[in-house]
Amino acid sequence: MEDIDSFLFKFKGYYFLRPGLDIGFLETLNDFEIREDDVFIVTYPKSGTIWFQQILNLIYFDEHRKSTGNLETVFRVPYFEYPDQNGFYFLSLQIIYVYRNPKDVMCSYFHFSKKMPLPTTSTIEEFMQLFLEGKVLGSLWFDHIKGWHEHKSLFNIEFMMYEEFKKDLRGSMLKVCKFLGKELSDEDMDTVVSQAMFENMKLDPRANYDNILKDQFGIQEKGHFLRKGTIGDWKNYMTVEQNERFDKIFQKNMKDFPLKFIWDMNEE
Ligand SMILES: Nc1ncnc2c1ncn2[C@@H]1O[C@H](COP(=O)(O)OS(=O)(=O)O)[C@@H](OP(=O)(O)O)[C@H]1O
Repeated sequence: MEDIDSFLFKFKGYYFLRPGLDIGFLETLNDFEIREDDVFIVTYPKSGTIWFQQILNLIYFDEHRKSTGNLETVFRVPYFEYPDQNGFYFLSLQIIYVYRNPKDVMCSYFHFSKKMPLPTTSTIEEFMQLFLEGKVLGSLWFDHIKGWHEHKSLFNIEFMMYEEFKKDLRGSMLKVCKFLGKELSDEDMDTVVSQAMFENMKLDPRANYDNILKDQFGIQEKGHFLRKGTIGDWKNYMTVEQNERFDKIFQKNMKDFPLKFIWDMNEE
């Protein structure tokens, strides 16, 4: 296991990615002026961030939907905490919190960490320890989701489940549009749904992050952000014992938490 501190930096109790981090800039965000029509996507890593960047781009920008514009999603929906990636803001008072079952988050994260400047572990067991102790970028998954949920009355926030989008993309898309007060024609909706599908996003250079990996991290291989995009991949990596241990910790931490989770593609 590599040294966590060389990749991550803890600020206000939260682990940020060290490269590109500007603490002075983070301090200024306390005074960041938010407009009424701004929209935030909030995610724990590996829960569908870039999927929702693509979805909002498709809903809001004609030229993205019609493929007449070449701007990559990250420049339209920039990361709030990293100034270098801030093209221009369309950020906000509407907040979409995207959550995903944490076993799939953990497995996705395990693979991703091997490719990125992040603390790397050679086994899922080692990674599970870091993940369950919150010694990863994004800190502790339990704190993240519970923290946002406990404070939901302070915001206009909608909790959306990765797995619901996976099972019923069109129905879920209608819910996003309703929340954002956007109405799309049937034809536009067809395009949005089609372009937000895993297989199509994987091939879309504006949405698949392959260019970002190449330009910012010198990684030539493709497909690291859009790896499998499934529900239940954790079953291919966790042993029965690891799964039971995870379940115990999950139940202890999430007792009385009201949101539902889906762990398997066949689950309703
Ligand atoms: N369109 C679509 N459909 C289904 N799944 C999708 C889609 N787009 C991204 N993904 C999957 O989301 C996982 C990456 O999550 P994030 O974008 O939050 O990663 S990151 O934190 O920004 O690095 C990662 O999950 P895994 O495939 O399990 O690794 C992506 O494949």
